Amino acid sequence: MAGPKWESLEQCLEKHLPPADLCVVKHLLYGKETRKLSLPNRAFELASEGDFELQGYAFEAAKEQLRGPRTVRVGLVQNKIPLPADAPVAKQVSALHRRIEAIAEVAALCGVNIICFQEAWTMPFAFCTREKLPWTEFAESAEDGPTTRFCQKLAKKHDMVVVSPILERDGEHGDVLWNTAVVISNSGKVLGKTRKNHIPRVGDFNESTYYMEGNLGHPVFQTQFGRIAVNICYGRHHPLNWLMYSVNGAEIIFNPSATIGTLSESMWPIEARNAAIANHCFTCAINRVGEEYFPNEFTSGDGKKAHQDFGYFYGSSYVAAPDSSRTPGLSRNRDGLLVAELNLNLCRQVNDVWNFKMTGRYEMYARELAEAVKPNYSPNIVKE
Ligand SMILES: NC(=O)NCCC(=O)O
Repeated sequence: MAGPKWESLEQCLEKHLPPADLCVVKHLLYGKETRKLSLPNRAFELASEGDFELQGYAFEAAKEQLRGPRTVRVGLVQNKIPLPADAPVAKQVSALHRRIEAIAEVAALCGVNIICFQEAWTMPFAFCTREKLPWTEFAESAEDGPTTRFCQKLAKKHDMVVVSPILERDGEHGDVLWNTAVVISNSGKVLGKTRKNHIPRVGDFNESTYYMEGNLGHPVFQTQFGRIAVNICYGRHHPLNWLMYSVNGAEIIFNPSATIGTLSESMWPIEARNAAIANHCFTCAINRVGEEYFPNEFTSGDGKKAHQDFGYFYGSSYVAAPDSSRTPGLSRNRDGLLVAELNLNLCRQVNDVWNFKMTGRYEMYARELAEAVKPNYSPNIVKE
């Protein structure tokens, strides 16, 4: 596994490959090259002062006669926790608000229309500990908690849709916890929320102590800038989860995540990219950065010695398009903002060429799956 110091696959390729090979390798790994976006100098200055990376790319679509280009700029934010995990809860939340406020300011300068933060962005990823206090104190109301109110201000100030993945406490319904993304319109109104549909039980990622699988299905949010959905972290391993957002009309699916190198880094470049291809949509994969240490040791029933850290969150956030192209990833070890300009017309254009929706045979799968989930189902295995 690459260590934290290893910057990125892109940097490594650029350093070691001769230009002609680099061109072919990049085409194979990233598809058609994405154009570099010209972003304001002031944005780069602020990013450098704030010690975070800023990259910008544009995905093109063919010109159409009847539809104008439907361009939207998305901003993906990846970050470390600025304070140690054992700092007081309120101080941590406030430090994260300040950090994100500064990055959102730069996103606004870059013309971002929709910004998405990483999974459970207001807290350390403490679910590995299986302890309740103080971690459950990071939970907030999705409708009017302090973080939602903070994001509403951001949304209004910058005329930006904000996707804010938090640990939710649903005070109206038994005070239970959920892993939730709140979608705030650029008007500042809460458009709605969506919940993590698949809860991991793998190694230290055992979140089932805290919340159940989401019960809100696969909502798609109609925003002024396009139809968006949020497939939270572990849901990216489930192709049917992506599919259902697409069936409901999503043009952009965000995948706010928290995942570590030893577990998933070889899957990371493939899964969201494949989902963009299979569903004729854009996908935005976002991962947190750095190491997080917890006050008490924990084990996770996987034979590892008791430990206090999770491993290395490797960043590498990227955007993938329906035509199999993708942006380079952000750094593996720095906070960053990735700005991508998408022309949503590309979704239908690729659909018309590859016809995955038309050739999908959903009715056949629906029928067969309806049978397969019955307890007395016999798998259709043909034997001699
Ligand atoms: N946050 C989360 O669901 N992580 C699970 C591990 C992974 O999906 O790579």
